[in-house]
Amino acid sequence: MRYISAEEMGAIDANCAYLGISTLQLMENAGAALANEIRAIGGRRIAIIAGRGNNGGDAFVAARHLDDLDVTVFLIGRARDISTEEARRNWDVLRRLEFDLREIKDVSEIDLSGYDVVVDALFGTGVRGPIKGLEGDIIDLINSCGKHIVSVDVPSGMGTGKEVSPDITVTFHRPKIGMRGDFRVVSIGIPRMAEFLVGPGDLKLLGRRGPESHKGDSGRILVIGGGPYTGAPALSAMAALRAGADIVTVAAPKSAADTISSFSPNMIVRPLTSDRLCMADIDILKGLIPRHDVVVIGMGLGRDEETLKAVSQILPLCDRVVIDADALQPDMPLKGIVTPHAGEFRRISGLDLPKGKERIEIVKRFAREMGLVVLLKGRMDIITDGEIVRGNTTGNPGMTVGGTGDVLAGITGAFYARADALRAAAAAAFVNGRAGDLVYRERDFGMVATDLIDKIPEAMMV
Ligand SMILES: NC(=O)C1=CN([C@@H]2O[C@H](COP(=O)(O)OP(=O)(O)OC[C@H]3O[C@@H](n4cnc5c(N)ncnc54)[C@H](O)[C@@H]3O)[C@@H](O)[C@H]2O)[C@@H](O)CC1
Ligand SMILES: [K+]
Repeated sequence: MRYISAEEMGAIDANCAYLGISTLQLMENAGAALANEIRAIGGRRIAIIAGRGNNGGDAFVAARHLDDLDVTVFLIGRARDISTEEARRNWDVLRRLEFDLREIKDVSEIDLSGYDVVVDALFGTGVRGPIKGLEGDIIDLINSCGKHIVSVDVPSGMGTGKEVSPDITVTFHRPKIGMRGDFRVVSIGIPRMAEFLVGPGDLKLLGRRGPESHKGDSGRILVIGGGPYTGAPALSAMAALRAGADIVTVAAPKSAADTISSFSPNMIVRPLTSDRLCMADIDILKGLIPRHDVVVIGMGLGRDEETLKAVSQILPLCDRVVIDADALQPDMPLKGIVTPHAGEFRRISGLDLPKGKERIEIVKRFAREMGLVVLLKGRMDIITDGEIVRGNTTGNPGMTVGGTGDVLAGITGAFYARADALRAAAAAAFVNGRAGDLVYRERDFGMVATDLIDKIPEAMMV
């Protein structure tokens, strides 16, 4: 079974809430499963050592399910400092039910000698930074109590340098990266589809603008597009800006450059040599590419033989690249992220795409064989790196209007500056579709691609 990180679990949790499975429901399932595991150990006197977050909340639920045993709950800190509403709600229920609850200010207030089982619910995946003071003393107390120790979700303090060494960890949904010792994975009612579908939680996995971020830290994007068409690269550039890129440069054939720079003063336009991307442009691009984090290439280029030859020379020069539209041709040295619709996928793979499960397998195999991340656009977008597959169902029929693919490519480029290719492509598919859904509500089929761009910031509010 795949191990996941604490941050991935946080993303799954947020996606569950987006789908309508509340954290409180997950906590109830977690606490009930935890109670079953504690009961199976045997013993009557249970000491629950609880922190002030949802890890403690799980143990409060378990206490309620173990009311036939002799349970004491030691809350480390004060009840009024319980940091989440779900944990607080379950604490209040125990208080109303007259459970044996203690608020601990000093480790000397706890004597574990009379108990059979000690439940470690101090910290789960929400632990941050070094553990010191009272919490540090509590971890030492647990480790030295000589009782059967059950850790909730993860050993408290895991990875901080001061952690509980339990006899067993009861972990929720999937094993967590970094766990040591025995563990049992218990289901808490998260359906596989809730992991498969992309949601707002995936935006949390994008790198954040650090507080110390300087201009350009959140991404320098180079859009290489335009020629016979001028709007497409401008749409990608504006979308990248709205999706949080700091600097966007558009390298476009001279003929298109003027129109593009009239589109918006927010982007830097670098005119190339002619009216089509051509071999003579390579030297200019050799100077531009290393000065950007991500290249987004293809939109509006046209399919001239020389243009495509130039593209095939440019791609190997790129580190992170999003390849879209006219650049998606057979025999192109594809790399990075490709964003085809079904027709373009057929062009680059020679494969027709049936519906359903088989479709996913074909795209997954192609991505694995080519070493690409494929974002296959469709009613359900399929995003895969050949190992992991995600699906995105945001978006609507109004988005068949021209330019929405250019917007998606721009968002993907902006996110690729902040996260790995798979995470960037998945989050971009979600945001693009969600922006389209926000517009659709107001404009129905009257939607145009620039409406989508305006809605990107709102679509990113998780
Ligand atoms: N995310 C989910 O889907 C679910 C999470 N659940 C539980 O929720 C846990 C995560 O809960 P939370 O994110 O609320 O956080 P935790 O309960 O893991 O711990 C964070 C709490 O400890 C405090 N804290 C953090 N670092 C500290 C430090 N270094 N020194 C002192 N205090 C510190 C925080 O202020 C907060 O009160 C999971 O491990 C799991 O047990 C479950 O309810 C099941 C569902
Ligand atoms: K724990």
